[in-house]
Amino acid sequence: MPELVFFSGTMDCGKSTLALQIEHNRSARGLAGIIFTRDDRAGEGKLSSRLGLVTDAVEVGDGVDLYGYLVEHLSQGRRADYVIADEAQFLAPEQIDQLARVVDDLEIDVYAFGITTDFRSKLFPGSQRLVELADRVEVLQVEALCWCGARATHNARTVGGVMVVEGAQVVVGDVNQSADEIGYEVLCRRHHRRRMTAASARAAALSPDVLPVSAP
Ligand SMILES: Nc1ncnc2c1ncn2[C@@H]1O[C@H](COP(=O)(O)OP(=O)(O)O)[C@@H](O)[C@H]1O
Ligand SMILES: Cc1cn([C@H]2C[C@H](O)[C@@H](COP(=O)(O)O)O2)c(=O)[nH]c1=O
Repeated sequence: MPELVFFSGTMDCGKSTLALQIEHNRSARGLAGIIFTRDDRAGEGKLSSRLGLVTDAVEVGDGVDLYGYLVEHLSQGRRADYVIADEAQFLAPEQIDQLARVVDDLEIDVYAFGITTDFRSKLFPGSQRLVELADRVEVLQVEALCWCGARATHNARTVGGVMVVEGAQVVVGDVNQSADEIGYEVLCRRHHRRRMTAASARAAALSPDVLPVSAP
């Protein structure tokens, strides 16, 4: 039975790498895939991984009908044995419904990859719809780690290493950005709740306030 699978996790946990591996293994066996993406850091129409691999993809804009795209593709006599959708958190809920229809009506497997929650730990609308509709939600095996060593489960947005909680839901960016840029850092829930990034934990450790007071 064809499936809609949502591979989900924090930023930097290997989602795009897995998407590229699935694409490689299937195309190496002669299968033909359609790769959708939206707002990848590498630029328009790209699916890229931090391991350095990149492939061309179909950039999905607002209002693109993904089911209609597949029907058009097939009606031109072209093949589609599977569909990969990276950065799926940026897709609209209607586009996730269209992907479910690709599975059910066209009988094509769809593998969607995306972060579940934003920097405020709220669901992205596309990810919410995926959780609602997917046959399976898979959490990636390679765990991203918080600075404290615990499993990272949340995404923080940072400016100069300091966690911010105000701003637009979508700001394309990366982890390990320089201090003056908007960046991201993955944290465990405990440290996300306390807004404690690696930089603020370091600063607190160096602060005289937390040094033991020696007797005069
Ligand atoms: N220099 C490196 N050497 C080995 N692995 C790396 C290196 N840089 C990144 N990675 C791996 O790549 C993962 C990020 O992969 P990527 O597919 O870009 O993540 P995602 O799409 O989930 O944001 C990291 O968790 C790490 O395991
Ligand atoms: C938490 C969060 C992330 N984003 C952006 C930042 C990146 O461009 C992507 C995630 O890509 P990755 O391959 O999973 O690292 O999402 C955002 O726009 N808003 C957020 O709250």
